[in-house]
Amino acid sequence: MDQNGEGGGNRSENTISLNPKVDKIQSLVNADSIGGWDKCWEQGLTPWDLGGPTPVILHLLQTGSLPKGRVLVPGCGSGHDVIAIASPERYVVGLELSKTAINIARELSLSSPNASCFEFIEENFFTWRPTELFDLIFDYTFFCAIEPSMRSSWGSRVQELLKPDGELITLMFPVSDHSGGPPYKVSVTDYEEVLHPMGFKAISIIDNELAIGQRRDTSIFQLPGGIFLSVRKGGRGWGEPPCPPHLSVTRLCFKKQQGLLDQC
Ligand SMILES: C[S@@+](CC[C@H](N)C(=O)[O-])C[C@H]1O[C@@H](n2cnc3c(N)ncnc32)[C@H](O)[C@@H]1O
Repeated sequence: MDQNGEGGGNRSENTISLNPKVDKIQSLVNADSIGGWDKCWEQGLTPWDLGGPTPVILHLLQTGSLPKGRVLVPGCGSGHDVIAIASPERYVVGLELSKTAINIARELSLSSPNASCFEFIEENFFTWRPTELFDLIFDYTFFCAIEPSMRSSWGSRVQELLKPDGELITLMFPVSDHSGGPPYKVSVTDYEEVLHPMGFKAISIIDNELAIGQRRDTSIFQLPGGIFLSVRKGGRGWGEPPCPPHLSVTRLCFKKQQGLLDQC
């Protein structure tokens, strides 16, 4: 099955060997992009899981710079970011394909003081139809997890799920030149190709100072309009030294601004 729930395998011929864990993940997910993820969770093959919230999320919360309202975390895994973001000001939906991941997330969140401010939903991001739209989508290692042929569908879903003037924050990973995946390599252009046609405008490119670990080659871009995105080069894959999952993270903000495409 592919990400749309349709038949057909999508194993890449150019999958690089990263480490045995990542090889196994790639083999499971490329054989079955729906059930393969749950098998990864069942077998504890989750090198992306930081065991706590993404540091930049805590920073955005502390500095009051995270949008309020309804928040969607697609491919939320064990839900650390969902729990961290949830508050009376922000209702968070953690969306996950894997039943095992959802069960872990629900278990981990049992003692949360903000239990009424979030929910975990077991659904496919590409087919789920919520009744309410979102003010913010936070994508951390979800875009890189989906097969590149699904990226334009990802852009369409982001566009459909956000309210007018909604915001997408994504940590870009991995920025590298490897082939195959997951994780599939990502670039600013990859995001722009699918988001510009949907009416999104990137305002800035900044370095993610909160990425854990040694700093590596870093490129900083500023796009017309003032949004920042940080690009850290050299990331190869989840858990692969010298690039642990949180080292090559990049933050990218896109604002949904219909009618501004010709100004980009
Ligand atoms: C690389 S993991 C990242 C998990 C989490 N964001 C984190 O950083 O810990 C990607 C997650 O996306 C989920 N996933 C993959 N395809 C999905 C889909 N179509 N809809 C919802 N979740 C999906 C997988 O089950 C997996 O938990």
